[in-house]
Amino acid sequence: MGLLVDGKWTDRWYDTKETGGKFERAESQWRDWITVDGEPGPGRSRGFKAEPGRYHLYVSLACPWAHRTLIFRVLKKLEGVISVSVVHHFMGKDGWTFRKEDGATGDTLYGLDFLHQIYTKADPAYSGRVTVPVLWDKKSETIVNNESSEIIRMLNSAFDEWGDGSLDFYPEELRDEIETVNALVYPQINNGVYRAGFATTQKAYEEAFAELFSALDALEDRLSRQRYLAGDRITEADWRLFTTLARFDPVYVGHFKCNLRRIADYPNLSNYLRDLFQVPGVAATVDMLHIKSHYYGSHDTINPTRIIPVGPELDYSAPHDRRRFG
Ligand SMILES: N[C@@H](CCC(=O)N[C@@H](CS)C(=O)NCC(=O)O)C(=O)O
Repeated sequence: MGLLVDGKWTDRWYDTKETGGKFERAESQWRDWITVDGEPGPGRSRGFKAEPGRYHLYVSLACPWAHRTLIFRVLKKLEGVISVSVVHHFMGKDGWTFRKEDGATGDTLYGLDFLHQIYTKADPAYSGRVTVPVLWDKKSETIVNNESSEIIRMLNSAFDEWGDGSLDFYPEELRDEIETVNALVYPQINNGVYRAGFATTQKAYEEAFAELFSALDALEDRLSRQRYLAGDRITEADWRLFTTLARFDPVYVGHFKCNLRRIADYPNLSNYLRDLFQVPGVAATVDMLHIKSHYYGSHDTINPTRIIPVGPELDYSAPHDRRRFG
């Protein structure tokens, strides 16, 4: 685990000393937009035009943030439009690597060894974390964006000429509701599990833990009344929650000590998780080998033996009861 400082790779774990043991996620730094007409996104100067074959995603199958982008790519039928490289699941002193093993593809564009070389290819003086997902422009050989919440918005609408334009996960009329849900799910659940797991004081851990389970309880209640988070259709809010839920029982309960309840103990959340998993195309994006190997294998401050638990037994393909909402 490390980061780039003025373009130089430096092996360093997250610093929680300054923040009273709290894990604070750094803001993603590449924030440009791909648009239908190639005009820059709001407040941006660089424009990127949607074109088939021009863009590439660097992802980890372990990472919940990258997983969102893979789900959008599949559901929007963009597999032939946007290419993908999958990093190896182990993130050690070199950060994410392109070791080709266990289904990792290597760097299919340049044959590089490390993801940090992609960041310095885009900016030789870059300082910051080297994270997935990365949305790469093959034409100008640069990073367009490395913030998953923005990448999924682009995949949702910019490539409709070549993908499935009939599917909209961010419909105008549900945007307020989606934003309201996201404002709970991101800090308390998606990032909440990391805030619990990477905390280095009891207090910081307990704060994150309490917020996490109060948010899960609230969603359990919401999902007792409606099939999906924003009502009767699947939206972005559901896919953003899904990638955390799918990792919860196999990883976050044990590895990140999020163990008040399992998702399996919540009747609505567990049925809802299976409902989303069974949407055609989604199951193939969930890779338990990468997920479990990455977390248990890479975070040696949390799990120094790197032993990967064998359980729990999981079957996200089992029947669910969500059709009761029609
Ligand atoms: N806000 C970013 C977060 C991405 C992120 O933190 N990804 C993790 C993997 S799950 C990563 O690459 N971490 C490497 C690091 O922090 O050095 C997003 O949503 O895209």
